[in-house]
Amino acid sequence: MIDVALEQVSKEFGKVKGVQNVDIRIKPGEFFTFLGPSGCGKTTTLRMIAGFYYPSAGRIVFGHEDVTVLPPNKRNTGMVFQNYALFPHLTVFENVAFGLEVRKKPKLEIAEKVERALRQVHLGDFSHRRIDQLSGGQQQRVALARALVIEPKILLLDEPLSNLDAKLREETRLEIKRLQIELGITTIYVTHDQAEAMSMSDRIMVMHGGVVQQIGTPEEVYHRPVNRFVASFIGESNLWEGVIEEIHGEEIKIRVAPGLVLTALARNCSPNTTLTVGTIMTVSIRPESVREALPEEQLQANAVVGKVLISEFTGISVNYLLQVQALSLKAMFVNHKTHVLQRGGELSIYIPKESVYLLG
Ligand SMILES: Nc1ncnc2c1ncn2[C@@H]1O[C@H](COP(=O)(O)OP(=O)(O)OP(=O)(O)O)[C@@H](O)[C@H]1O
Repeated sequence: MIDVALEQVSKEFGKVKGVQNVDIRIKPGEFFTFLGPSGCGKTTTLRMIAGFYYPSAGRIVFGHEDVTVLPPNKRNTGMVFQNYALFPHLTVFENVAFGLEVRKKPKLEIAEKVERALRQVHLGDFSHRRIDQLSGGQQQRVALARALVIEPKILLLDEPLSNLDAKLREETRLEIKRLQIELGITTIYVTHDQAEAMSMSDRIMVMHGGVVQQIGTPEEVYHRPVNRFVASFIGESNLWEGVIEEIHGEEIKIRVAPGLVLTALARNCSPNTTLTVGTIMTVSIRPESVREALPEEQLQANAVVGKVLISEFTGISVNYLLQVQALSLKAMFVNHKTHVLQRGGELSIYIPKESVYLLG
């Protein structure tokens, strides 16, 4: 197991700043994900780790070895691409064996290693099939076997699931995670899909416009986003503007509409934020933290009446888009027992003050 460090790494393409000052230390055996929308610089960062691009500035270090300008074939990384990049007319065996043949390994060793890699991805019986006779999910597993067969120190995956349908994507992400834990291999994963990132990663680096926004565990980036971008990109969030009206010790009163003042707790705010009366903040409320108010809760802080604009029953939950005064509020109720309200219905809700998060 090996660690990977990026020290103040930047990449410019002419005038375009692809990636700026990425500074991370990925731990040995860690599953680390680069997450962000299209164009945020995640693929560029991965390509610099693989050696397909060299940084314009900064250093890349694997263990104790500076690999910043080492060619890809000298880095001992295995890579899986979005489009798999397999040879369609060759068999599964030939595709997986390719990297070992290039390295001029003996035939017997190649056969053994290919068989093992195919067993690892549960394709032991498919070695003689041609790639164009496989399903998308099976092709994806061949690509994974081909990356693993060279016994890389680091596994790099660039949107490996984006060509699969939703159900297969979910199954395959569990498969990749299982294999990664089994092999204990340091893994760097690129995706724009926050659910994928949340479910698979030990830590996530959220990127936007070539700049790292936050690095943290799934829980940290979800519950303690550092800014509005992270709060809106990870999971769903209601984001309201508000102005701080009062501060009483730990309790903050923030006005979000002419007739609505919410209570929040000072500890639930983004880092390096100064809370002062008169400051405009963004208030973030997760839909699942909204509660139906019991009769005795209807007069307490953060209790409001919402009018149903849209209701949606998903089986697991009932989701409402509510109108609260002039604001709209997404609310999600899991294990909902009572009947689902339709458009125009009124619902007493309350937002626990612990669930009101302030972004500076
Ligand atoms: N070879 C290149 N030449 C010029 N500009 C590039 C090149 N590769 C990437 N860029 C630019 O660098 C920025 C980051 O691109 P990158 O491909 O890393 O983003 P990404 O987050 O991986 O996006 P996607 O999910 O669409 O692949 C973008 O503005 C992109 O246009």
